[in-house]
Amino acid sequence: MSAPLADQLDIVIPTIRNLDFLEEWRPFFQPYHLIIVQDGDPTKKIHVPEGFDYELYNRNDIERILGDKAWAISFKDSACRCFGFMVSKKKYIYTIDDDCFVAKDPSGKPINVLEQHIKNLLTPSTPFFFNTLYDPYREGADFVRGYPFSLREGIPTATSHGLWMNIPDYDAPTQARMDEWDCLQTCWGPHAFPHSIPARQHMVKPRERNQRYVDAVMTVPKGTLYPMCGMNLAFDRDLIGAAMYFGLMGEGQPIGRYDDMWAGWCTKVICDHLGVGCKTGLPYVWHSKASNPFVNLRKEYKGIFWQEEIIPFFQNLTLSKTSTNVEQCYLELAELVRKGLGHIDPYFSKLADGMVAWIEGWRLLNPPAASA
Ligand SMILES: O=c1ccn([C@@H]2O[C@H](COP(=O)(O)OP(=O)(O)O[C@H]3O[C@@H](CO)[C@H](O)[C@H]3O)[C@@H](O)[C@H]2O)c(=O)[nH]1
Ligand SMILES: [Mn+2]
Repeated sequence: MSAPLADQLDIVIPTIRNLDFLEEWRPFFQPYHLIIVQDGDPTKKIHVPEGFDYELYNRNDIERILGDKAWAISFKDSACRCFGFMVSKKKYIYTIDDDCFVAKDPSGKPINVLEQHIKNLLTPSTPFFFNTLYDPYREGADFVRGYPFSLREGIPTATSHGLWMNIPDYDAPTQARMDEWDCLQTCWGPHAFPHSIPARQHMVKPRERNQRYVDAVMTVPKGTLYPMCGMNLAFDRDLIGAAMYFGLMGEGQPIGRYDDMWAGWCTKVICDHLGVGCKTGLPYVWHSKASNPFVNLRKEYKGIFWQEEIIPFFQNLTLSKTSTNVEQCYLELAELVRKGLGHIDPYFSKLADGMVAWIEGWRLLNPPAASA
């Protein structure tokens, strides 16, 4: 089995469960180093299958390592995974959820996710002009007729966003059952959901399974945001790592499960500003979905309203020319968040503080000399 860049990539896994899913990944993941972020009760002993090379951090470790900045790492939410991005010393990160398994391509061959993510990351992105044959750097593809020659060199790729067979990354309102909607509407009243959510009978898809394998990778165009999911995601730490903060979610926060969305909005505007790219498409994982849509709906509830204001904020913001690296961009963004989103809820001022604390923690663990 090929294990590209095994000495340059860490696999980060947030977990509240057990890690038996690694058995299926053994042929692909065993050559790599794993960083496991154990969420929830730190006294619980997590079993890691034999033979994997790993380091494991629980809440006590996070407190010990980050001290007065540890509060910025979320508790009881998959957002805790970003601690793994911070402690890694490798150039590339792949992060995956513990309920994701090896998917098969249409010929029945198990998909080597790392091989595909690395291909995506090591070939340029083309965010300035859309190639109708998708990623021109894939084997068997190229730039189509009419594609400007001046743009064919592309720009470095910072992020590779992979997809999911079986259970897609739908939000809780789309995944919940009708009776769960009825229950919430009874509890929370007729204005329980924003008008922008269409009539529930057109949305609920609790039984939908993705069986469609689309053999495509594409660059997300410049100026376009996308919902980045943390379930099957790779990125270049040098190019964008300092902005891969998954926010303040879960226990003690008014919102949960918007961790990857937050990181996706932030990283995309910074990638656009710094001239690096984001790709989405292959590779697929098989998501078996261990979380409960009804519980998720409660966690996502505020985000469902807030995202209607947050997204236009990100669509309209401009970072200044003086922000020329990721850390500078991220600190500038933190202040824009404080000013531009604070009116929605005091949470956003705390989130801005969290973004600053994240950069302080990042600098602590990734001092310039070590990075160089
Ligand atoms: O409190 C928690 C909850 C979960 N985890 C770990 O995080 C990942 C994803 O969890 P889960 O499979 O329950 O969630 P999904 O709804 O299927 O996944 C999507 O929701 C995202 C938003 O939070 C997430 O990034 C998506 O991929 C698992 O490994 C859990 O063990 C946790 O650490 N703490
Ligand atoms: Mn899941």
